[in-house]
Amino acid sequence: MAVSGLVGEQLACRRGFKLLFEGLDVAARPGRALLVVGPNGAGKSSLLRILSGLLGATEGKVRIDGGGDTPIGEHIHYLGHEDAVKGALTVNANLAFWRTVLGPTGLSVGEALEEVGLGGLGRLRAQVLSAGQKRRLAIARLLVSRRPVWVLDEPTTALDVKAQARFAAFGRAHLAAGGLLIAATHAPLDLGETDELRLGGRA
Ligand SMILES: Nc1ncnc2c1ncn2[C@@H]1O[C@H](COP(=O)(O)OP(=O)(O)OP(=O)(O)O)[C@@H](O)[C@H]1O
Repeated sequence: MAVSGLVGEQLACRRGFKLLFEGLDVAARPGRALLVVGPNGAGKSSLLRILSGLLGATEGKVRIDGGGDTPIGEHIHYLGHEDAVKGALTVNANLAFWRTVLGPTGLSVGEALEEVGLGGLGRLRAQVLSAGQKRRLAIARLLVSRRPVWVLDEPTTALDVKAQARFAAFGRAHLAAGGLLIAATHAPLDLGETDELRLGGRA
């Protein structure tokens, strides 16, 4: 069964005493990225966490169209600000862990590391990676397991120009294969034709 939409209806989010947004309708569809933009603190990360089922909405509902009985979270790759890299493990072991947990339906660990430009670094302990290399390792997670919905929070943070281009190529391939992609970003992502959802007015 193919996922045909990730939809949020009349979403509201209150954090602390602050109402970040209310009455927000969101719809991501296959083949076209949805970019969530807006100034710092507008609620972009909060929205992505709500859409991924990691944070409850104050009001409103999130649903996946065409997802059958599979829980929403199992359709989604969520890439947050933190890279979720375990420093004490090797680069290989980090990715092998995610491949096992998420379901080994994509590339092998070695193939994914080559794809993100970390080939040859698999036996290093992850704590010695640079910020951009850790981000590349986090992105490799998207490749070792196929999931139809990518929810990405500032995915190109710390990436150099070449790694940004690689990421854009992964994103476009995912969209071309009928995947969904929602990303919060302050930078252009080169994902082709996109839709934009603006929170909090202009920066
Ligand atoms: N656990 C929390 N408790 C209270 N307030 C919070 C909590 N988490 C986030 N906030 C507040 O919610 C607001 C929105 O935060 P969020 O991280 O969603 O913004 P953002 O648009 O992603 O910002 P940025 O562009 O800086 O990443 C901020 O004012 C933040 O301080």
